[in-house]
Amino acid sequence: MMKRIHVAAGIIINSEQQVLISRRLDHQHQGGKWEFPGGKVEANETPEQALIRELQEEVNIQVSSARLFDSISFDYPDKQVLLDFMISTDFSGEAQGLEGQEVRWVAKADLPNYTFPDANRPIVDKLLAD
Ligand SMILES: Nc1nc2c([nH]c(=O)n2[C@H]2C[C@H](O)[C@@H](COP(=O)(O)OP(=O)(O)OP(=O)(O)O)O2)c(=O)[nH]1
Ligand SMILES: [Mg+2]
Repeated sequence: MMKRIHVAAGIIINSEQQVLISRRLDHQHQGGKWEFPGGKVEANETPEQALIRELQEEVNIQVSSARLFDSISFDYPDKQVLLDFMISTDFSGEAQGLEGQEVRWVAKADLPNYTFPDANRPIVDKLLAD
């Protein structure tokens, strides 16, 4: 049985109501797709702590606080994930792809024009309804 990977992903919303997305590198799982930046929750970390660490490492964003927006458990053919999507408007820093990935601020209404991993479908729908 595969071990389910616990991931914290950030829905970061700026004062113009745009959402930060980044493009997964080709060699990564679900490579080439857009994502809400984030990564694995390590042992002894809360999802919020993991989010703060990952956003600093990946996109140069300092998150001050975040709350849980939704949790999704999803089975890819090759990987099982538990995604905690954390939402925040409380952050500082200029977004930058620190791992060489593309990052973009996009209007909520434009999110359907980007291809996300299949697990994200309900999240994009919920953000649009928000
Ligand atoms: N960060 C993020 N990951 C997502 C989203 N949707 C989704 O299915 N995932 C999946 C893809 C990956 O299997 C996993 C996130 O892992 P990760 O960002 O730590 O990246 P990774 O496993 O490729 O490798 P690494 O960082 O340990 O090198 O969650 C999303 O919106 N954001
Ligand atoms: Mg990551």
